Amino acid sequence: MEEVEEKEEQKTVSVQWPLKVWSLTTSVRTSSPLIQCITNFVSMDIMANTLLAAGASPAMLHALQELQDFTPHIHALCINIGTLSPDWLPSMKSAAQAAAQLGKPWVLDPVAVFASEFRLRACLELLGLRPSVVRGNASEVIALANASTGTGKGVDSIHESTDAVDAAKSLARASGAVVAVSGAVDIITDGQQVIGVHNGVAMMQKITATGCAVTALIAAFIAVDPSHPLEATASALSVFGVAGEMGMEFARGPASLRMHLIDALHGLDQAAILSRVKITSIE
Ligand SMILES: Nc1ncnc2c1ncn2[C@@H]1O[C@H](COP(=O)(O)OP(=O)(O)OP(=O)(O)O)[C@@H](O)[C@H]1O
Ligand SMILES: Cc1ncsc1CCO
Ligand SMILES: [Mg+2]
Repeated sequence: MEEVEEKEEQKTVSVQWPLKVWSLTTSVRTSSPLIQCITNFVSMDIMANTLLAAGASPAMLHALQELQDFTPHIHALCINIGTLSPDWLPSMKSAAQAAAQLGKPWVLDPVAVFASEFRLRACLELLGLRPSVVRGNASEVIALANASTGTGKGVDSIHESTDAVDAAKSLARASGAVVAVSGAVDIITDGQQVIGVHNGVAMMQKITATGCAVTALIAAFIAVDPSHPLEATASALSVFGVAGEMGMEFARGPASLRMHLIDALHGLDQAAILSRVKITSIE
């Protein structure tokens, strides 16, 4: 028993978070992973620009007819149901299936899963196709964990991320995915460990699709470190939060924050990462 506790302790202290985050940031820049995004109409621009600023290569391709040619070449896939309609679902499922078969990581953003039975059913089907990571806001993660609707406001959360820790853990255990809950503190769990990312600024909630954008960034980080999804997910959330903090120093409101966040992400250097990354073990 003593030995097990010692090992657990070693495991928690052994991640040098700021160094890990910097190392993954440079890997994304040097290897420029190709990220296929099947995403909502609102998020396409900020998502593609976020990926480009981080050094990744975005492609917003969703036609069922081209998946066979295209998906084998990607490094990771991001699926987001924000503006879901029935005709998009077959592409999402086929791309997820293809990614899983090809051994490529894929991430799911269950936007407003609480809003309708249609969204809930779609997400449960996608969850069955084994995403590496699910990233949502607190209300989305609670709804998905309980397989029930009615717990949010449009696409926004009515819960704090810390309200969703148990839901995130049970969803992670049931699905086999790492689950990330965004908010003032981002919560990341594999069902055992729970990590908190304490970066970002509240104004990020006032820019539409920042959540969608960070889910795509998670896909880019997982693409370069597929065997450590927990670390890659926490790192992507931290990097995005740090860019938000740095962008906020020049911003006058949400519109200029959007611009300065993307600039900051592009220009992030080692000193900024090492001094600003704030990741802790929560459980
Ligand atoms: N109060 C806060 N303080 C600091 N950062 C925050 C806060 N709220 C959200 N964020 C950050 O903003 C980003 C988006 O998170 P949010 O929870 O708003 O996603 P979301 O609801 O899915 O957004 P969307 O649906 O518009 O894409 C994340 O990087 C998160 O860490
Ligand atoms: C506002 C909005 N509506 C559907 S998707 C989306 C982007 C944020 O999730
Ligand atoms: Mg969202």
